[in-house]
Amino acid sequence: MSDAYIALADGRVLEARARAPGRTRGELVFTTAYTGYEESLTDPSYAEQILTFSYPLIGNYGVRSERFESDSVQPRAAVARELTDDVADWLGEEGVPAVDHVDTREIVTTVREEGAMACGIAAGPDATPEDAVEEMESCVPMSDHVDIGAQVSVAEPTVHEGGGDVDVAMLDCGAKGSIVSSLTERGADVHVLPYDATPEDVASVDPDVLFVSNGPGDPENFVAAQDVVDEFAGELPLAGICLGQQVITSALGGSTEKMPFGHRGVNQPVKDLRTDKVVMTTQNHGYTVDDTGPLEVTQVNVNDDTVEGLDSDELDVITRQYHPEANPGPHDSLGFFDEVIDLATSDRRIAAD
Ligand SMILES: NC(=O)CC[C@H](N)C(=O)O
Repeated sequence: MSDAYIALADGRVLEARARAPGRTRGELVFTTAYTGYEESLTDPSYAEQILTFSYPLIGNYGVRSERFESDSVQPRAAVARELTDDVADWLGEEGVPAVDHVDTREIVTTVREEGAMACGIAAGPDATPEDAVEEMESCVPMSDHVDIGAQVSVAEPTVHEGGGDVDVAMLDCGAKGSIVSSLTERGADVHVLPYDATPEDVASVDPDVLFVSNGPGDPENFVAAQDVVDEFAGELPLAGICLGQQVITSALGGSTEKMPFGHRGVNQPVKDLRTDKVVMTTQNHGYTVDDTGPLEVTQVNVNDDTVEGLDSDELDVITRQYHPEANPGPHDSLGFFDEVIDLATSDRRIAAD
């Protein structure tokens, strides 16, 4: 007999096995990543989502906090074909519902065909299908989480020292830890500022570059970050990853749109239009840039031609939609962080004019 239920917005209720008990709701998405479950489960960009792993066995190399991208589990629930005890125990300790013994192929094909959708989960000895449906019905669209930044950002500014060669002001919209460490490893001091920092907060750290981090939800809800970008555009070099690319583009006059089911995985092919070279990238996004404003498209997704990289020589901007920090994932694009450091220190830097 089942002790867990997954209710989908299209009316279906799937039976499952409870691995960590609880009731919850969120936007149902899937990742095709076959490694990196610790990194994915601690990636703040998954806030308010229910994460389905299409790879059938999750947890086969244990759980180690060194691999965490933040201090807590970020999706509202985890769904897999089979979760090991290590992962199930961890999620249980964190109070995050987890279910397995599900046909995840059905979930993936449903989300691919019908799009990311509202989902409710009820797991544990007393769980009923009606509980799951009730959860699903109280799920709000992602774009209605207008203050999602507050759930994932630092409350106070913090500094991560990397040698002081460069000062990076990072708007923390839900930053992964390895984005910060990729910069400190290259000699930067990273001043992590709350997602709603003011232009004065940014100016007070006297940065060489303004960096907008990854983060959950709809980039149009990160109004304060867009205002800061608008304020410093043309005065400071700008860099961003994922939500950072989206926020910077919107602030400069472009726009974003929601994709049907997004890109989540560790083998998304990206082509650099300047070199014709294709690299494998890690991705986790449900929105994409549709109007690039003043920015030039330098990289595109080989599968669907969506924008993966934007630059502007004139405004000193460099952004990526994918995750060059590669935690998890292939290291093909780590050079992005060298480019950010170069941008911050180069002679053509606008602030040095
Ligand atoms: N990883 C991210 O920064 C995700 C960005 C944004 N929340 C999206 O889903 O598109």
